[in-house]
Amino acid sequence: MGSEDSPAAGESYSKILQGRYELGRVLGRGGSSKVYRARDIRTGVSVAVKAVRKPYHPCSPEMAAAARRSVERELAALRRVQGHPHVMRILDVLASRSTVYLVLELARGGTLLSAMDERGRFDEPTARRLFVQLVSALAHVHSRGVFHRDVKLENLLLDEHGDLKLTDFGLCALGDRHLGADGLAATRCGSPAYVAPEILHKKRYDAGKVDVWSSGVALFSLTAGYLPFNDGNLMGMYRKIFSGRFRCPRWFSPELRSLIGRMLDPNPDTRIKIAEIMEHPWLQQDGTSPFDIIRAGSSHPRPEVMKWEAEMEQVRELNAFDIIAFASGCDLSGLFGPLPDRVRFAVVGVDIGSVLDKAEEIGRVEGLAVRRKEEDVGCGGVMFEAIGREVIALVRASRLVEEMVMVEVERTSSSEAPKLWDRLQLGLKFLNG
Ligand SMILES: Nc1ncnc2c1ncn2[C@@H]1O[C@H](COP(=O)(O)OP(=O)(O)OP(=O)(O)O)[C@@H](O)[C@H]1O
Repeated sequence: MGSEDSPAAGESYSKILQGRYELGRVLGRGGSSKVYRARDIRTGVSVAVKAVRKPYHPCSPEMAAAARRSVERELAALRRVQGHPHVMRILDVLASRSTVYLVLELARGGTLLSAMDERGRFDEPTARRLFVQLVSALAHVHSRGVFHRDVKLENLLLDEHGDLKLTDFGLCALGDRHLGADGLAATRCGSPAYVAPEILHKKRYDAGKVDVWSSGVALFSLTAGYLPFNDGNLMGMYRKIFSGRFRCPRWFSPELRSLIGRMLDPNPDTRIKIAEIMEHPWLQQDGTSPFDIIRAGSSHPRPEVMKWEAEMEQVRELNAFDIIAFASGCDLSGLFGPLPDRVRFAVVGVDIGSVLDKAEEIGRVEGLAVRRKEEDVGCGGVMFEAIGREVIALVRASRLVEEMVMVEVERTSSSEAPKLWDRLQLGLKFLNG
């Protein structure tokens, strides 16, 4: 996780996101998002906040649905692959009516593409270290049934130690839901220079082999300083990719040439597999596999990583429901572990109206002013105000599935109406007996 930063560390923060994150400068932009440097107000930790506007296509519900699926996919995929030192960690998710905010660990070293802009190319030992981290991350995500499908230097970030973080799962194929009965994907995706020939053939393809190809393009680019397949126009570039013809620069070692040749094999059936890459001579040093070092490192996680992984277990339990809550546009903050002043629980056999009625009743008994928040489809809230109209607590309710409501109780002050907190939790948890 990031280290603690003070705002005085040369960063100015202009906007506060939902009372929790101060947003600073824009770190990058993607096709669908803006990524900000930010600071967690509670902990002082620097993070990155990826703001993805919820799709609004009044004339094309299909486009809106497709764009929304892409955000949901990224979220679901990121959750599924958490727990690896070289996969970008997701720390929190927030949503407003128009935007979803993914809070990510901050990669202070920027992208590998920007690092290339600065240094031209990487020497083989440095490239080998980064490539080992990439292959280890891919082996991990593939083992969780997730295929990235958009590996490129722009999606490989560096942390403050110069270690790699695989990110941007927006295009990924999720094993069980996006593959056909034969286990092959059919959607065209990826960036032109990194696209595998079988995708250009518009055939069904094995998404794992596509990740190997694009990692081969990334490895070539890292060590050569330019792309293996390039041309002034797109069709010319595609022709080169089809043929699989490229020239290695003279400074490549024979082992590196061999590995890249096996990765950029236009025939997916004979292309090297992830497990074979791990055994390739270019990656073996002093008879020790560098992957053993990564495995050993990740099997003894630091305490904060263990805490994080325990929290992720809770998230996994909520998985089936939180995507539904996300789709209805509710705030999902707090999903990532309990916060001292916020609790979440599900109530079965009730509707949102009865949760909110009960919350209002409890608030009035405590002598508080009670106000309903504007209601959304499948989502509503109640605010409790003390004398002087300070909001001291909130209850939010969102429908998960028929007859099941997710309730979130939050207190913003513990000095006013001290019994309210317990009464709300008890009263709402046991609403139906
Ligand atoms: N965790 C992070 N830490 C630092 N910078 C980041 C982080 N995540 C993203 N960025 C920056 O923001 C840029 C855009 O992020 P990202 O690629 O995730 O967006 P996207 O909308 O998914 O892009 P694409 O159009 O490639 O799908 C990155 O290239 C990088 O410069």
